[in-house]
Amino acid sequence: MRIVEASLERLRLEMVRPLRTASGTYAAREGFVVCLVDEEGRRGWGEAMPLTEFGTESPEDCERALRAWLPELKRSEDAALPERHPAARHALEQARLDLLSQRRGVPLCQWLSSEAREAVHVNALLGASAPEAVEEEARRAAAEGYETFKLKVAGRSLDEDTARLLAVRGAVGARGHVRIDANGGWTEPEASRALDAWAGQGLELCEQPVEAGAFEALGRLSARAPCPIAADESLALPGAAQRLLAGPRTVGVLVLKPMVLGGLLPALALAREAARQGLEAYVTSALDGVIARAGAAHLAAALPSGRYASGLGVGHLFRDEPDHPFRPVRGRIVLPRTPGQGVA
Ligand SMILES: O=C(O)CCC(=O)C1=CC=C[C@@H](O)[C@@H]1C(=O)O
Ligand SMILES: [Mg+2]
Repeated sequence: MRIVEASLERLRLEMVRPLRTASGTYAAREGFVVCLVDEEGRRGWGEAMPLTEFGTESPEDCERALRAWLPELKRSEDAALPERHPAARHALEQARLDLLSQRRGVPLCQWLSSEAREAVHVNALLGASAPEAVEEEARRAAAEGYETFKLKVAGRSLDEDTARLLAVRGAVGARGHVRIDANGGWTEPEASRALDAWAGQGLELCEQPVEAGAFEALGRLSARAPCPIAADESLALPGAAQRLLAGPRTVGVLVLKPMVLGGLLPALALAREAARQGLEAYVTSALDGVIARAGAAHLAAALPSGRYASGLGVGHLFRDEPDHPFRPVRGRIVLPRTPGQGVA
């Protein structure tokens, strides 16, 4: 099947308020939307939302790669995709998978796996700083039906984070699944102190307690932590998947950001290898737009395990978030059953 049109548009997402994390503060997001039209008039949509702090290419390099590759796809739909530009590769692959699943007449998640689940659980992202504010965020999310809550930690004193964590636990009760994300902001001693101090808090898991390349420290923390350790930023490093999957057990969970991993298929392949090695995996957004989150939701439904909620509850962070079928309802995204991704 031929691609008869290949278009590229800028996408800028203004955030309602800057999102502060231990690895930086996000005030806006800059990316691109790709649309591929085939000779039977189907439209395949893809999004590139670079996350340079996590190791993707810059928006400028992403745009250059997309403008170079779109004509290639018009020459051949099966053209090889850029290997050194993960965000650009994500957009081109996503648009192509949208077309392929439409032609097959199945939702993208079913195209990815015949055992795909119909819905995915989503965690609420708690970004506020003050304990009272994060308690209110958690209370509101619990009232909306969320069962999993993700709290950004590190980058502030242990006492401040402890007050925030206790406020969240107080708001969601003992049954709430509370996960923390340090974004690599602790040293190994700081991570040990925090995880020891919070041993009684029933943490679901801890994302990236120490810097991305500190694989040995991750392994030592995993051996003594009161909860599973999840690798997020580490996965962007060359050879990281091999190191985390083939080497001595370092973490128990992989955080899959399709935007950082270069697409839905590389992320799915990593999840399947992780499952073979006894590791869990879940999908999170790269603080991206609706199209990227749609693809990520289909991927989450197709993962071998749905044990952990996906980090796809970020729409409220953006000023002009449109209404769309991938907005979580009562903490879940029910995948559209239409062929393809289901984004218009
Ligand atoms: O996981 C979520 O709930 C939302 C996504 C999210 O937290 C992140 C997206 C992109 C960069 C980071 O700040 C952060 C993460 O580290 O997981
Ligand atoms: Mg993370």
